[in-house]
Amino acid sequence: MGNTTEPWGLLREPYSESVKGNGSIPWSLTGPVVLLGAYCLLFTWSILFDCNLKFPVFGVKSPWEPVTVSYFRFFRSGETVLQEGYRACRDKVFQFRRAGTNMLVLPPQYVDDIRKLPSHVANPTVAHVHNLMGSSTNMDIILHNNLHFRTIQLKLTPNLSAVIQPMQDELNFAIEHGLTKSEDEWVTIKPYHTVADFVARVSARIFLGKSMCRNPEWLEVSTQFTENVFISLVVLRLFPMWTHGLLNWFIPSSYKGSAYLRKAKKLLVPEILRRRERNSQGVNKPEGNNPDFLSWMMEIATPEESDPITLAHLEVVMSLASNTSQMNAVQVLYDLLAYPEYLEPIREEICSMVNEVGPWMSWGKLAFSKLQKLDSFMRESQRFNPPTLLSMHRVILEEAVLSDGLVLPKGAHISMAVNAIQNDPEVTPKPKIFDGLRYYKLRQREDEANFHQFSSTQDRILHFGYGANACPGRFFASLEIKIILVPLLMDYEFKLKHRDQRPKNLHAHEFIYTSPDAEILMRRRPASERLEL
Ligand code: HEM
Repeated sequence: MGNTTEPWGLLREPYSESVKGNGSIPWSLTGPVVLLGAYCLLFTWSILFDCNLKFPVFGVKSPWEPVTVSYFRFFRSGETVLQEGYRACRDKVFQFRRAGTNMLVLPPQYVDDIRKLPSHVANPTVAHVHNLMGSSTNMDIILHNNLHFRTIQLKLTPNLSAVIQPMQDELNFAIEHGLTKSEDEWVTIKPYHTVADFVARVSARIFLGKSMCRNPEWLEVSTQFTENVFISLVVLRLFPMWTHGLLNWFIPSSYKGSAYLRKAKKLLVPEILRRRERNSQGVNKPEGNNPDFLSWMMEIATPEESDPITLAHLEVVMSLASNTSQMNAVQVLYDLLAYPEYLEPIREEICSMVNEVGPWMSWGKLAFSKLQKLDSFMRESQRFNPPTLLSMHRVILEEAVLSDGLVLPKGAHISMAVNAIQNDPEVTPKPKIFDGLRYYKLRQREDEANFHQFSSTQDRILHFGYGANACPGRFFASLEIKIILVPLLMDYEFKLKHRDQRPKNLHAHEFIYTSPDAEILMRRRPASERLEL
């Protein structure tokens, strides 16, 4: 296979030689020559001003190739581009082309430097909005409002114990109504959709409370908005930013996404006003005795943040954020099918937790944190199938000088190749081997029992970022994935539809998705083997 990602920044000299000629140009060729000249000017502009020539470029075959070709190459072979860049540069910065930016990929020795840079210098939110093509996908609201982030940190995470039982309750409802009851007949399911439905329902129970969480319109909004945003951003990233305003008119997912957002506002604004009215009458006790994310947001919002339309919009942002949990849960399920030898140890661990703590519905946070084998398997599964190959995204708002003198220019979009870093043998020994208990074993070492967890961030394991800006929802995500997986693994058997073939992932840009159409088989386990509720 040819090297698609030759680092032309390293080989600049040949391209800097000027081509000389002294013949006159016939008139008939004027048109093409002018066009060629315009083309050259356009891409000379892109080379000289768009790229920082200090750093080698990967994923570009020639400096004269149209930017959309480079965008398309990263869309098709992002993993190869990043692997080749990481291998060739190791402890140096490299870059690749992506719509609207030439992304600088920093090596991991700068993790701490980046962690320490304040947001007015290296901004994660501007980078997320850029990644999500926020001005075209309605995700730019997070530029002006971080109420959802604060609510996760100040309310959701400290109250995880309080959300366990409602989540379990909602999952029981979803399983009861959505999965087969047959112990004999194998039934085909599409895990992407089944798990998406479970995550939507369980999340909605916590994000909106019992009164709204089974509303079919909301459940549709919460899954479909996310899906359409991802379709839009995958498409838009193939084209230069200046075309996006126009393209938005022609991409169905763009106006579908906006329509779902309008629907969400129509559903939630009356609910917010109803709650506000209730509070003004002095009724502060949460309905159903369980507080939910919406009431927490309303409680801590500043007057400027309290606009019901904004609160509704942030609820939609939350359902998009929790979509990553769905991807992770499906990947774990597929990995358990690909490596079935881990299923029994994990089931035994769950049974011993029932013996120790009691039936499933009485479990608290501690019981979930003691599922170390399941947790380890989830982390290993994430190592093989991360939702994204890049993390630690920042947009540099003011020129920054790192500890060794490296200058990050104003306007640069930086990130780290999370997967290449974690799978470096210096970070993960024998990285090609799937060892579901890898992190479980590490936790048995002295003083390391609390490290190496699915939700732990480490300076070389960056799936959730690192430092103050790391994903605030990771503790909730870890809990939610376990709450969904434990009953599934205990109450059902699964098998691959096509023998020995783990459903293939889909790759687009730096993202890895599970295929929506992949199918597996399931049937219910006998009552004696099921989870004691
Ligand atoms: C396995 C699932 C998840 C993964 C892998 C993940 C990963 C990430 C990553 C890499 C970031 C960027 C961190 C940085 O800037 O360095 C992030 C940010 C964030 N995540 Fe997660 N996440 C997950 C689940 C969740 C869930 C369930 C929630 C909500 C409860 C959530 C809410 C957020 C929010 C609010 C941000 C910040 C975005 C902003 O700037 O507004 N995440 N996540």
